Amino acid sequence: MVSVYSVPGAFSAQECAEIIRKAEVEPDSEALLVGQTRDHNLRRASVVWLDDVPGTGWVMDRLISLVRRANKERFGFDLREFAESPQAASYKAKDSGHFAWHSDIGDGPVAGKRKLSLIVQLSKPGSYDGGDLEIMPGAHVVSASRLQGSATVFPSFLLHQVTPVTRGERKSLTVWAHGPAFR
Ligand SMILES: O=C(O)CCC(=O)C(=O)O
Ligand SMILES: [Fe+2]
Repeated sequence: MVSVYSVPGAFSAQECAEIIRKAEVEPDSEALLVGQTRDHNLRRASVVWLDDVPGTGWVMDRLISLVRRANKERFGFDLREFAESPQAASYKAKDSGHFAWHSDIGDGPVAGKRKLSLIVQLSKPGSYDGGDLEIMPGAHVVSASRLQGSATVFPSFLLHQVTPVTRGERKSLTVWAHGPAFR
């Protein structure tokens, strides 16, 4: 599907393990939704903001080059900045971790400028069941690759979800690129 761009092996297994290890040292917070409300029916996950984690500058550099490449090859959006910290999220089977259908474009001054969303699979596919990232570019659903280190890029207005994790734990890394609102 043209509106979902994927990069297999955007991060190596070792790099995913290092991101997980570094993010685990930071205290995590309960994930808030766009608009900073809590609704467990919509989302259950814990998150760490990568900007708070020392020694992860190389991760941001990689994310920026991945977004640039996706935008050049596929989207051609007017992107101006990365106005938010990347977010490492963890969805656990014991908490019924999930994120129901949503768009990433929010009402706030920052979330309202999101144009591209990029999500990296940090966990090995065999370490959890469920937890599929699904995107709806049209009248059908596209499942993102579950392979560790793969990156999936799509316009932030597209509906997407993470199905409930039923075994183990799924970790992901999300970043958004911002620019003038679509019109
Ligand atoms: O963890 C994921 O795969 C999706 C995260 C997401 O959709 C978000 O943070 O807006
Ligand atoms: Fe999202």
